[in-house]
Amino acid sequence: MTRLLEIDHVSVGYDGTTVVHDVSLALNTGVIGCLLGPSGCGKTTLLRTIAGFEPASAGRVLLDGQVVSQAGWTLPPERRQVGMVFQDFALFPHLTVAENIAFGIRGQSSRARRERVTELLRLIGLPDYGPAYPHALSGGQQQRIAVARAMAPRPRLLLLDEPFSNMDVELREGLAREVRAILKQEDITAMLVTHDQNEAFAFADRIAVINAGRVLQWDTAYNLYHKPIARFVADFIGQGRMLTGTVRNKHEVETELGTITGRIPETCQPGDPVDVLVRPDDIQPDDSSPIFGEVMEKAFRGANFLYTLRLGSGDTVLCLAPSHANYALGERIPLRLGFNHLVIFPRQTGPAMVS
Ligand SMILES: Nc1ncnc2c1ncn2[C@@H]1O[C@H](COP(=O)(O)OP(=O)(O)OP(=O)(O)O)[C@@H](O)[C@H]1O
Repeated sequence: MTRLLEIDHVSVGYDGTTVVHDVSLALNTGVIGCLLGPSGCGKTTLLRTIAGFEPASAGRVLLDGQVVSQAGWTLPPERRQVGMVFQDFALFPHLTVAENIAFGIRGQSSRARRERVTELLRLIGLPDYGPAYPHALSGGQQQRIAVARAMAPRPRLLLLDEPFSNMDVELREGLAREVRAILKQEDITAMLVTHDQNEAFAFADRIAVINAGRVLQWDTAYNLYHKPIARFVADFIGQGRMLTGTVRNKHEVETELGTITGRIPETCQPGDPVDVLVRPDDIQPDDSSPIFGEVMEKAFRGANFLYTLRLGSGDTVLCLAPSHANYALGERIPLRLGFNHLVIFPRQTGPAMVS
């Protein structure tokens, strides 16, 4: 695998205000990346910088080892061989589906265009829709056509800016998975922008969690969930609560749910107060346990229950229990802590809550 995109200490600003700070990350050929973060964190600005629509105020963007942006110089978007897919599809309503897809390859022979359109229609699962007009298609079908149109010229990189956010929530994840499969079949390298972590998890191989213009972690979905390296990442990804703990030694933290074993950061000393990240799937009801939590809230989700439980100290934890484990509000549940990874952060004053 070769390195296709390299973002090297890039900063970007508007009118002298920096909104993307010193970002470095790289994408190998065929890998799908994602810029994930809350509204206003700078993800669209970074994507537009990769596309060549915004200039970098510091650092460099490289495509295939070639500098395409650096302070004071920007290769125009049309010379980057980069495709874009937007939130609003931007299909031409007066052109048929086939004509829309062929739009980006106008310079090719009519036979080559026809073959590429046929190939892409098959790839997106709409082989018979060439003569149809966009208005006759569903939102999901239109978005797949927008992806096919962007893929037609075989861009070296495909950039997707919130492409699923106009869809119903229940369709989004499925469409993200479908489009991912389409890109993987053609070995396309892509970068998605989204604020929706389910979409990011369904779509991307690697995800950059961004806050206030800085990339806090560039990692797999699994590691972001199980091994967040920053408190913001722990808060933003998945659900959970921070449990009060005290470092006992290099391997153990004492909490009211018992002693937890794992790797303690070098910076933590015995006796230090810490917050321990506890995910809902780390806590299981266990009749043999002497530790109890009181049910404060419960949400039935079909396959399971999500309980919010108050411990003796007043700290709360979430507990994902099987769907037959039906406890009443106010009931005291015996609990067991079953950890895979110990994630701790130096104690922070104020509410220790994760989404
Ligand atoms: N053209 C512009 N001129 C001035 N400021 C801008 C411009 N575009 C974006 N900004 C500001 O830059 C910051 C980052 O915006 P950006 O659109 O990159 O964030 P985002 O993470 O994509 O947010 P959203 O998910 O809401 O689109 C915000 O404070 C925004 O107000």
